[in-house]
Amino acid sequence: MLELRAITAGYDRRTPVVRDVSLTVEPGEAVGLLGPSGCGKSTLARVAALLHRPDSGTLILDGTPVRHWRHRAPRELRTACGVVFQQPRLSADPRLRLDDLIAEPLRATGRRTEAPGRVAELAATVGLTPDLLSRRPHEVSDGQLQRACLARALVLRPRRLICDEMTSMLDASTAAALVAVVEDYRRTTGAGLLAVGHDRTLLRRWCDRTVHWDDLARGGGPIPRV
Ligand SMILES: Nc1ncnc2c1ncn2[C@@H]1O[C@H](COP(=O)(O)OP(=O)(O)OP(=O)(O)O)[C@@H](O)[C@H]1O
Repeated sequence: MLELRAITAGYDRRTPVVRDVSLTVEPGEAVGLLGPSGCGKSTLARVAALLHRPDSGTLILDGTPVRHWRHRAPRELRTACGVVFQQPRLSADPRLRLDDLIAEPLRATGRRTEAPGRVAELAATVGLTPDLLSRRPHEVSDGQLQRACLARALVLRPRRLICDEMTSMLDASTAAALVAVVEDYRRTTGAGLLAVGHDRTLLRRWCDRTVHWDDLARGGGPIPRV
């Protein structure tokens, strides 16, 4: 379970962009987070993904309060969460071939021997043909690169997924294909999902419940089921 309790976070302590926000994702649950541009959704998602230390508040993962973020976070907490961002080009090392990009978390955790099998399996799952796997990011489309980034997020079989506007740069059919991959993964593993976005229709169709930033930012009260 992912619990964000009274999180205040931002880039300048005097003017936080996230103020006293609480949100819970139960095991196996898919929660959609909607809100206007710039309100702080990505910042909150980054706190949940252990990528951004909050100024105050508590993040509790499977009952354990988190004390360290980024490279100081314990490996078992970092690897339990797969993250996909909006812009694949900002989150992909331009020097890596797609097969190495997908395998990156395996190499980083000393499991490189699993890479060939896992990469082949996930490439098929996300719809990347073998010829694409030897290309570098500048040699593929945004949609193909986002498919590789989703495969990378799944490669360690995380218990939680955070998809921050994963589909907003993609055409409708690629978006639908990637959402289907996430849903298949959740069905087979019981992983929880926090999906951040602007597209109310997509999030309502995709998620068990959708919460609006304005309701979270009011602070404290129960999160309405929509
Ligand atoms: N690294 C940063 N340094 C300083 N300010 C930042 C940084 N990243 C984001 N911000 C600011 O924090 C605020 C919240 O940004 P955030 O990306 O969390 O919003 P968002 O709700 O995800 O927006 P969008 O829907 O447009 O992606 C914005 O005003 C943004 O300009």
